[in-house]
Amino acid sequence: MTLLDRTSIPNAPVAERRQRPAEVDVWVSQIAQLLEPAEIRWVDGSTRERHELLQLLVSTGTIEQLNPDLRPYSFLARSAESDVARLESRTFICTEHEADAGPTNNWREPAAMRAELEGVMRGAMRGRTMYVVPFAMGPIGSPMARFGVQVTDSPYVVVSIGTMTRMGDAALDAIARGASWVPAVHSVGAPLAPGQQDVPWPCNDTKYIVQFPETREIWSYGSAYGGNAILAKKAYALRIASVMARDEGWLAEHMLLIKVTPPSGKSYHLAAAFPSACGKTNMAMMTPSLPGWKVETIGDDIAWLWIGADGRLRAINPEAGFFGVAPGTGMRTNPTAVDALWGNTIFTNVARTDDGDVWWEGLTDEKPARLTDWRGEQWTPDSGRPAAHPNSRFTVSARQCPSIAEDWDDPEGVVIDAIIFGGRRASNVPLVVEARDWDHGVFMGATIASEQTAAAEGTVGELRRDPFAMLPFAGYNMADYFAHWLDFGRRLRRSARVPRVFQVNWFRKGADGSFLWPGFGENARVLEWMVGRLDGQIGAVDSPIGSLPSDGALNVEGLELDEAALTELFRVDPAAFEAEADDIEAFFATFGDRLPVELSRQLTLLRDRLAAAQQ
Ligand SMILES: Nc1nc2c(ncn2[C@@H]2O[C@H](COP(=O)(O)OP(=O)(O)OP(=O)(O)O)[C@@H](O)[C@H]2O)c(=O)[nH]1
Ligand SMILES: O=C([O-])CC(=O)C(=O)O
Ligand SMILES: [Mn+2]
Repeated sequence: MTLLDRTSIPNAPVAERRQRPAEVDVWVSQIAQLLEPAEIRWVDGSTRERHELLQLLVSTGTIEQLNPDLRPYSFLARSAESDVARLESRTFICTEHEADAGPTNNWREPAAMRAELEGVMRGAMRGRTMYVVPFAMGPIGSPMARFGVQVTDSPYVVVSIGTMTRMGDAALDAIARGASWVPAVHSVGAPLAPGQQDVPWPCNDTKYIVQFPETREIWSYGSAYGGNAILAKKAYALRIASVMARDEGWLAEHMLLIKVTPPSGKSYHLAAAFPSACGKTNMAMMTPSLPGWKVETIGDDIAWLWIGADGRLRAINPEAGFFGVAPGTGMRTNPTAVDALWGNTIFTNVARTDDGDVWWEGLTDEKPARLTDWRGEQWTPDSGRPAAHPNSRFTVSARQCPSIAEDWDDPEGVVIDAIIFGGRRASNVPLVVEARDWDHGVFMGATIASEQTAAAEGTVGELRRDPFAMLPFAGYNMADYFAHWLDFGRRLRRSARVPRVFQVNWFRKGADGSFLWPGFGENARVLEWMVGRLDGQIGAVDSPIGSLPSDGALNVEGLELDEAALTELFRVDPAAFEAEADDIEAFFATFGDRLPVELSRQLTLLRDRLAAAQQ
C-alpha cells in the first residue's frame, strides 16, 4: 500500500455509488485531511463486503477462522492484552460548563479536548484504509430511529458494527433523504509507515473515548475493544442519545427488553437496567424454569423509551445484535445464547480448543484437558489462570437468537408494563422489592449500588453507586437525569397507566460466600411474582425499603432452598440500611443543589421508615 500525501487524499479513489449525502461527503473529506488515510472506502453493508472484510482480517491475523464443521462461519479474535474492556478513566464528556457533565463524569473543556484530539488524530490513519460506516439505531422507518456515520481504520470494528446495527446503504439513504446524523471518528491510533509490518491487533497505549453532547459528536482513539470502538453502542445509543432524550422528552437507557408470557397467555413487556456484566443478556434470553412460562427477547443491553400517542410507555431496542459476556454462558445457565452462537459469530478473547472450537469458563462443567488461552498460550486446568478473559465476548446477530420475539423490531416499539433495576450485591439488598410508586422507583434507580465487574477497568468486587446502571453512560449531569425521570413520571401519570417499578438482586451471598439464589431460569419465579403484582393478584408486605413478597407469595416449589437461605434472601437489616442511607446522602451531596428535592424527600422517608421499624 502506498502512502498518499495529504493533498491527494480528497481525490483518493472511492467506489462509485448512488446518492451520497453532500454533508457526509464534505465531513469525510475534512476528517480524511486530518487522519491522512491511504484509502477511503464507503461501507455498503452487503454480505459480500462482510465476507471480504472477514477474509482480510484472517489474512492480517486479527481473527482466525474456527473449525467450520463445529462452528460454521465463525471467528476468534485475540485482542492486545491492554485492550480488553471499556476504559472509564479515559471516557470524557465535553460540555462548555463542567456542571453540565456533572460530578459522575470525566469532564474536559471542549476546545482544550479538541486541541488534544487533533494532536493525536493527525496522521493517525497513515498507511491504513478509512472505512466510512453509515448506520441506523432502531428500525429504519421507526419514529425513534436515529442515524450516524462512523469512520474507522479497523475492519474488525466495521464487521462488529455490521452485526450490532443496521449498517450501510439503507442508513445512508435515510440520511440522504434528510435524517440528521451523528458523526463519530474512530482510529486505533497505529499509523503504518511505508513497508511497515502490521500487528494482529493494532491499538495505542494512549486512549480516548470522547463525547461532545452539545454538538452531538463522538471521537475515539487508541482502542478497538467493543464499548470503546463500536461507537453506535455505548457512546451514541447511551451517552449522546441520553442528551437527545433529555432535550426531546424521551429516555435512552442501559436496559434489556423482554416479553413475558405466563400460562394464562396474556403477555407483558418488561425493561430492566443492570450494570455491565450483571445479568442483562442472561435475563433477556431466560429459559424459565416454570412450566408454561415463556420469555422472549427484544433487546439485551440498550432500550429507547418514549410516551406513545396512546400515552403508554413504549420502547425499542436500537441495536441489531448482541455483544455478550462469554464466561458463565453455558447450557445450564443460558442455553438460548449457546444455541444462538452455533455459527456466524465473532468471539473475542475466549479460549480455543485443539479441534478449532471455542471454550470459556462455564461453557461446560468439565474443563477441556488442553486449550489455547485468550492470549494464545498453551493452557491446562492446572495453569491456575482463566482460559478465557473474564470480559471475553461474543458478537452475534439478534435474528440468530432462538428466543427473539416476533415484534422485536416493531417500529412502534412495545408497551412497557414494568421497569426493573438491579445490581450485584453480596449483602443487604433482597431478591426482589417493589417500589411504592414511580417517584420511589426513581429513588431506587438513583441509588443502585453494584460490585464492579470485569466489563471496565478497576477493582473487580468494589462496591460503587451506579445510578440506573448508567454511571459510565449518562451524557449529562446525573442530577438532571434524575429530574428527567421524575418529570417523565409526571407526564405518564397525566395520560395513562404508570408502569410499576421493581428492584432485584440475583447475587446475594450466604456466609460461605456462595450465591443464595440459583438465578438464571429460576429468576422466572421472581417474574411470576411481578406479573402477579401487575395483575393485583398476589400478596406483598410492606418493608422500610418497599414491598416484599408476602409469606408464600414467591413460588419456591421444587427448589432446593432451605428456610434459612430464603429468610436471608429477603432479610432487610435496618441498621445496614441506616448505613446505606448515610452513603446515599453522601452520594446525593455530590450533586449539590442540582439534586431534585424529591430525591432528598425520598431519603428522609426511607430514614423515617427505618426508624419506625427499629422501635
Ligand atoms: N449467579 C448468577 N449469575 C448470573 C445471573 N445472571 C447472569 N449471571 C452471570 O453474570 C455475568 C454477566 O451476565 P450478563 O447477562 O452477560 O450481563 P450483562 O448485564 O448483559 O453484561 P454487559 O453485556 O456487560 O452489559 C455472567 O457471567 C453470567 O453468567 C444470575 O441470575 N445469577
Ligand atoms: O460496551 C461494552 O464494551 C460491553 C458492554 O456491553 C458493557 O460494558 O456494558
Ligand atoms: Mn450483555
